[in-house]
Amino acid sequence: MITTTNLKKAYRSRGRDIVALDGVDLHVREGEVFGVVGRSGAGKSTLIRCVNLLERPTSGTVTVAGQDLTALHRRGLRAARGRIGMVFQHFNLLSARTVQQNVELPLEILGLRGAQRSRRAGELLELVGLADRAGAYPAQLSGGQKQRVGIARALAGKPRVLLSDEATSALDPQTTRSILHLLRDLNRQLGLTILLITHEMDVIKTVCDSAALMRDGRIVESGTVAELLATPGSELAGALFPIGQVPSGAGRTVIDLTFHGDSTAQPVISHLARSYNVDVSILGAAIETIGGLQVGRMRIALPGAFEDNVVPIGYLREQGLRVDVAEPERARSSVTASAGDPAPAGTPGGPR
Ligand SMILES: Nc1ncnc2c1ncn2[C@@H]1O[C@H](COP(=O)(O)OP(=O)(O)OP(=O)(O)O)[C@@H](O)[C@H]1O
Repeated sequence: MITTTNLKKAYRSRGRDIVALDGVDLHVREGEVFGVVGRSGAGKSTLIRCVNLLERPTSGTVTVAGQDLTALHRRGLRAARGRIGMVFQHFNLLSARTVQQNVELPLEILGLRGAQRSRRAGELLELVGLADRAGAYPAQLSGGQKQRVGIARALAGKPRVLLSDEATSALDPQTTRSILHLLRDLNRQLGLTILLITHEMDVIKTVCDSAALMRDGRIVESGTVAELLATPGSELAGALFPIGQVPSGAGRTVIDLTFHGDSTAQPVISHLARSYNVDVSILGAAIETIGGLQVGRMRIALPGAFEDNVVPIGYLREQGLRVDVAEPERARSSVTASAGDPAPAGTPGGPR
């Protein structure tokens, strides 16, 4: 639904070029919620502004719903932009207009007449749960309500794509959750494709099907949450589901398990303990239920050396889990013990 190809953007500032985007290849599938995370200055805002050509990229292409926006000129671009909604961190509402009038503004620009415009704005306010505040002014609304108005306004042109630029960053955690649920509902009800940028991992965890990590104007990791979890050493998976440092200690085997939604954590662990008569210690877990499926990571310890635990480890693998045998001395990244992988250094014989 949204594809960028080798997208570059350089700004000229004080006689030098600042490279904000350095060849971004992004692919957002139709109907998904896609989150882009990264530190301040990574290029997230520039990316989202290039997707609807609020910023013209220096080079590269942007295709939305099959249309190459970079090839369009003024009128064509204006029409194409009408099919892309955008919500902003600071809402960007007009303070002298009521809620209803704010939502009507893009409808005016689209050429809808009085009664039709008013009816459509009413429907949009209903959709975001604000029908009863139509006559209020922005100053009389809470932050969450203002963002609902911003979302209603963004949906005025019946867009197939919604871009969200840190839409929840100015909101408290509870309001953030309610806005994220609203975005998820709209995604499902309307089949809306959503591209959002955020610096909060919780936002990704709560609503996103897929995510990308940006650094220095590039996408360094990208995929569905399940794909990221299945990627050895994925920084995003580690940040989304943090389970901390590998504790040191001899006489036990520390194992990281990754759940992709194919099996549920609790029965697997209790079955392991019962069937193999082994004391399983849970050292940490970051498991979420997303779309009714359990995904995340869990760190467990089994008594004894790796060689003593070959059979239980085999059982865990048979359950379709990703199984990494962690090395305490290499705390940051656990070592993959998937079949076919080379034996990790320092593990006699290597896990198999
Ligand atoms: N209009 C501009 N003129 C010059 N440099 C700019 C401009 N806009 C962005 N930049 C620079 O481009 C780089 C990327 O900025 P961008 O705002 O896209 O990052 P970001 O990841 O969205 O950061 P933040 O989360 O702080 O908004 C930064 O080095 C920034 O200073």
